[in-house]
Amino acid sequence: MTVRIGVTGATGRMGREVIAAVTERDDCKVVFAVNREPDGETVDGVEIEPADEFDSLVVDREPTAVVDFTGPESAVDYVEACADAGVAFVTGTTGFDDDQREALEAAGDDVAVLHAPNFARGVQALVNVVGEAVQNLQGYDVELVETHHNAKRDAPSGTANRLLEEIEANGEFSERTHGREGEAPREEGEIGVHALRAGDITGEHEIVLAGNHEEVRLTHRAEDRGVFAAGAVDAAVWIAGQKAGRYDFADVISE
Ligand SMILES: NC(=O)C1=CN([C@@H]2O[C@H](COP(=O)(O)OP(=O)(O)OC[C@H]3O[C@@H](n4cnc5c(N)ncnc54)[C@H](OP(=O)(O)O)[C@@H]3O)[C@@H](O)[C@H]2O)C=CC1
Ligand SMILES: O=C(O)C1=N[C@H](C(=O)O)C[C@H](O)C1
Repeated sequence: MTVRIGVTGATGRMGREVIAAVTERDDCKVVFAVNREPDGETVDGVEIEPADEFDSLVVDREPTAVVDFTGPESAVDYVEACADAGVAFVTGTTGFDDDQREALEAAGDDVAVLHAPNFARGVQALVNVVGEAVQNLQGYDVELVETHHNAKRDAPSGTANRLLEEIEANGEFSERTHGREGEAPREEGEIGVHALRAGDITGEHEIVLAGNHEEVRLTHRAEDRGVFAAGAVDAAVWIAGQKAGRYDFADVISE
C-alpha cells in the first residue's frame, strides 16, 4: 500500500525536508503540500498550495496522514480538521501551551495523533538513558544546555522539555532555573536550563551531571535536518495502520 501524505508548513525548514524524504521513498507519496502564502513555488517538483484550502484538500485528496511542522496555533487548526476528516496526524511542532496540548490530545479520540518533539532516533535513545543516569548519580548537579539556529521561536526546545520531564521523574529536584545573572549561586536541587541561539545550528542537547569530583555529559547533536524528516516520515507510514489514539515516536521505534 502506498501511504498518501499531506504536508503542512511545506516551504519551511522542516516542510522542505519532509517533502524530500517522502520523494526518496517508494512506500509513500505527497498528495498535497500547503503553506500560508505560496507564490507558485514547487518543492522537489511538488506544487505548494494555499494553507486556507487545507480543509478541502484533506478530504478531496484522501491522505492517509498529514505531517505537520508549523507552529502551535496552526498545528491545532490542522489536527482538528484532520479529526473531522478522519485522517491521521503526525506533528513535530513544539512550543504548545497547555490548552493547545489538550486540543491535540482530544483529537486522539477521533483519529491517530502522533506528537514527538524530536524525530531523531538518537534523541529517543537519549530520553531512554537519561533517567537511568540520574538515578545512578543521585545528588549530582544537573544542567541542560540546548543549542539551535537563530530563527527558533520557542525556548527551551520541545526536546529539552521532554528530557527535563525524564530527569525530574528520576531524581529529587526543587526547580528549573532558566539561565543565571548577577549574584546567583546554584541552589541545591535546582536544574539549570540554558538555551543558546546562533547561526544555522540544527539542534544540540547536552545534559551535564556533576558531583563527587567527576562529570558525565550526555550529548546528542543532529548534523542535518534530514534526520528529523526521515523519522517523521517513518512515523507517517507507521501510523497508517493505527487506530484512533495518542502516540509518540517511541511507539514507532519499538516495532
Ligand atoms: N520534532 C522534530 O524533530 C522537529 C521539530 N521542529 C519544530 O517544527 C516547527 C517548525 O520548524 P521549522 O521548520 O524550523 O520552522 P520554519 O519557520 O522554517 O517553518 C514553519 C513553516 O510553517 C509555516 N506556518 C507557520 N504558521 C503557519 C500557519 N498558521 N498556517 C500555515 N503555515 C504556517 C511557516 O510559514 P510562513 O513562512 O508563512 O511563516 C513556515 O513555512 C517548530 O515548532 C520546530 O520547533 C523542528 C525540527 C525538528
Ligand atoms: O526548531 C528546531 O529546529 C528544532 N526543534 C525541536 C525542538 O524544539 O526540540 C527539535 C530539534 O532540536 C530542532
